[in-house]
Amino acid sequence: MKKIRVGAVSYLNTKPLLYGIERSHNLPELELITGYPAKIAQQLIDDELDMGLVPVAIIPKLSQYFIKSKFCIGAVGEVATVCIFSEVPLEEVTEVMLDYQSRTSVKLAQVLLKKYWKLTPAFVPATEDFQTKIKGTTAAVVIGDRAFEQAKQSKYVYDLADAWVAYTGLPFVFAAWISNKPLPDEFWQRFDAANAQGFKHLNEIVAANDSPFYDLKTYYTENINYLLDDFKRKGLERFLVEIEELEKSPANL
Ligand SMILES: C=C(O[C@@H]1C=C(C(=O)O)C=C[C@H]1O)C(=O)O
Repeated sequence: MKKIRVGAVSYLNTKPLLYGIERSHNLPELELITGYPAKIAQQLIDDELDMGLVPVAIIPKLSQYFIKSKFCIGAVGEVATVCIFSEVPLEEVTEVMLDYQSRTSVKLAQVLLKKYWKLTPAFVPATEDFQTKIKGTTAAVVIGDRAFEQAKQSKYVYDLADAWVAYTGLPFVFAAWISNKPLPDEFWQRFDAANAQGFKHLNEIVAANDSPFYDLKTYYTENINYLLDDFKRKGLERFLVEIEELEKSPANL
């Protein structure tokens, strides 16, 4: 049987989606590979994966793409784990470090700083350990589980999903199940049925995962919004337009 190589983000926010996929007896051809978002994204671009829960910002880098699942990593308000963290108010920030694990949120931060906050800090690609460098007027975009702890340490926290909703009136999609080749409809159906399983076991998932800095039940039910409905697709289309515009007049990178 030909394997379908599926990549997924290794953060806590994907646990509800992966619960059923990891336990399913109905997806024998699926091979699951996990990693941080930028890594999974590159593997999909390089055709080392057939499908993945990848940052939507890489869509322009794919020669063809298909989004047939109704699940995603989205938000309709505060997401909690995608923020700009700073020691000073945003207006005083001179430099923003961009999380190396991210592809979507680092673009979202650039869109919002320019168009919503109308600020022009310099952007610096970050490498590992960049969180220790959030000091003075140097801020950072931090995503994923590491953002929970950072929120306890930083004086100023700007939630980027919340700002996107304020800017556009639309929800936001960080990552979606995207394939780089057509896959059978009946595979997507079995795949979505497996994705749905975890939502019947949220208490079990919360109990099985350590999260000392944030209540995971709140995270799974109030912050992350997993349904890729038409309204979210609208938010996604708008974001793709925004990043295309950004490419035309690049920020201060
Ligand atoms: C909400 C989040 O969304 C993530 C943000 C991503 C990005 O910025 O590229 C990619 C995948 C998502 O898992 C998060 O991880 O905190």
